[in-house]
Amino acid sequence: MKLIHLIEQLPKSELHLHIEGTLEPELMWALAEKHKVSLPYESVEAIKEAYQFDSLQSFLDLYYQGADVLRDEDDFYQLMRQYLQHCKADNIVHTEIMFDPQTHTARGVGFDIFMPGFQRAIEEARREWGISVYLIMSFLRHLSEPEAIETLNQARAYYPLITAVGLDSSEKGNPPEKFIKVFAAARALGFKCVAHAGEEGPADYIWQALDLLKIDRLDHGVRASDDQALMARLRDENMALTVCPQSNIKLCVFDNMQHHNILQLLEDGLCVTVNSDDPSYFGGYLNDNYRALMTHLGMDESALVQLVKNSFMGSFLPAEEKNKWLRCIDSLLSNAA
Ligand SMILES: Nc1ncnc2[nH]cnc12
Ligand SMILES: [Zn+2]
Repeated sequence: MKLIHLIEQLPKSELHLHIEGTLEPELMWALAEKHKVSLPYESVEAIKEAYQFDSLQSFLDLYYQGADVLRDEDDFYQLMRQYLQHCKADNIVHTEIMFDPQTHTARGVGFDIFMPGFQRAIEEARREWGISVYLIMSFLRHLSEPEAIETLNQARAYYPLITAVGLDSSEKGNPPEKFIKVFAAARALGFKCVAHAGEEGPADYIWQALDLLKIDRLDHGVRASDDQALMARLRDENMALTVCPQSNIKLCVFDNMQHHNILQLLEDGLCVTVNSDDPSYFGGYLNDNYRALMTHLGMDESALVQLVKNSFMGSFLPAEEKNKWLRCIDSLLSNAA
C-alpha cells in the first residue's frame, strides 16, 4: 500500500491535543454572534489571516482571546463534537485530550458548564464511532501554584472523568519546579502526570519535569537533543514524547519542516509520537502532520509504523487495549503486503 494511504488506514491514537486549540474560525464566529461577543476581526477570513505567529506567546495571546466565545454547555459540546468528527475522519481510535479549566473559570465559566458539554460529545463518539477518550486537565503555568491547587480542588466532582493532569502555557520563565506541590497532590489522587517541557524552554526544564514533577509522559521535549545525558535517560525510561511537528514550525521552534528533529529522535531510540497540538491554529489535524513528515522529511513506512505503534504504547490505555491495537496494526500491514 502507498504510504499516503497507509497514513489514512492505520488506526491511530492522539496524545497531545488542546481542545481549545480545535476552535475553528467558523465556530468562533458563530459563537461570537450567538453570545454578542465582539471579536477584533471583520470576518472569518480575517481570523484565519491573523494566525501568523513568531513565538509561543504570540500564539497564546490569540488562543486565550479566541476561547472567550465559549460560554455555555452547548458551545463546549460543539467544540468537542467537531474535534471528534476529525478523529473519525483521520481514523483516530483513541485520544487523550487536554483542556485548560483556568481559561474558563477565570471568566466565570465553571466545571459544571464545560465538563457536561465535553462529556455529552465524548459519550456520543464512543457510542456512534467507538472512539475512546481520556481527559487531561492542564494547569496554566503563567499562573501561580496556589491557583493550580485551587483548580485541582474545584475539579473534585469530575475526577472520575479525568485521567491525568498536565502543565501548559508560557514555558520560558515558568519552570516545572514552580508546580511541585500540585503535581504531588494530583499523583496522590491517582492521576497520571504529563507536562509541556523543552518546547521553547531548555533541556533543564525536561530534567525538572522528570525529577520534580515525576511525569509519566513528556509533551514536546524536542529540546532534549541538546543534552546527550538526557537523551539516554529518556531512552532508558522509555519515556514517550508527544511531538507536534506543524505546531513547532508555526511557532518557530524549527525554521522549517526539513529541519525538524522528530525522525532523528526516533532513530536515536526515543518513544516519539506525532500529534497536532492546536490544529485549528496551526493548519493541520493529525493526518496532516503525518503527511508533512512524509513530504518534507522523507518518512518511510517503517518510521510511520513505529510512530503509530508508539502512539498506543505511549498512551494511558490498559495493556490489553494497547496490545489489541498493536495486533490490529500488524494484521492490517500483513494483509496490505
Ligand atoms: N503548544 C503549546 N504550548 C504551551 N501551551 C499551549 N497551550 C496550547 N498549546 C500550547
Ligand atoms: Zn501543547
